[in-house]
Amino acid sequence: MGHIQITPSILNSDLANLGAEVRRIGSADWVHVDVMDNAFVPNLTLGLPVIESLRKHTDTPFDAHLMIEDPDRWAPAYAEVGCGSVTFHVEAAKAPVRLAREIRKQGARASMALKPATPIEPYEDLLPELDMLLIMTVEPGFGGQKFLDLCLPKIRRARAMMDKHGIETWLQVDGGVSLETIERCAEAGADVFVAGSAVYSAADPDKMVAELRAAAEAVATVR
Ligand SMILES: O=C(CO)[C@H](O)[C@H](O)COP(=O)(O)O
Ligand SMILES: [Co+2]
Repeated sequence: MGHIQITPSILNSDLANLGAEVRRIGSADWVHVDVMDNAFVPNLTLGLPVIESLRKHTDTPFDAHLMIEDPDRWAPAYAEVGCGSVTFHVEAAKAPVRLAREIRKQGARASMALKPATPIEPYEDLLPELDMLLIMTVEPGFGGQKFLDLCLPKIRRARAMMDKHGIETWLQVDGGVSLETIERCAEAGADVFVAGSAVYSAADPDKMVAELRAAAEAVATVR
């Protein structure tokens, strides 16, 4: 397991002031950007041109979460516009191994996401191709949803697989992560935590980043 990382989602921030909003989370490890196309999920957010503009407003690297159809076509472009990590959904990808290699070729970390009902077992052999695995803890599409406890066993199984293979793949959780739920995720083996509404509904978002980090670090098992 790597060290604990916090990656606030800007989904529930003030979208008309994104430049200022990313500067409110200076101690975050990454900025999590949720890209939705109103096809893979029933919501529409932002895409390449906005990310390209926003990149200039912070030195914190971008963690793009692509909830889109046809990531095989679009994901490498998110690496090209400067995202340090690009996550595609396995449910949408036609050729996940080829896509992960393509993202890495463009200089970004390659990451694959699973919706709550998608099992991890069919993808065990694919894990060495990935820099990060994202296990969704809500149905993708909206911020501010309730954390799904039923995803915790899958996090545990994914961590056990990574240990078995001796690989350094990061394990990210996304959806409903807050001071109330982050310890459960860290205990199960997650090491990268997305938090959207918990961070941006706090009076001081950067202080919330520090509190989330401390809560996860207190229970994480260093291996
Ligand atoms: O991918 C997402 C939704 O599909 C978001 O990253 C996630 O929901 C973050 O928001 P919150 O912490 O409020 O759940
Ligand atoms: Co997300």
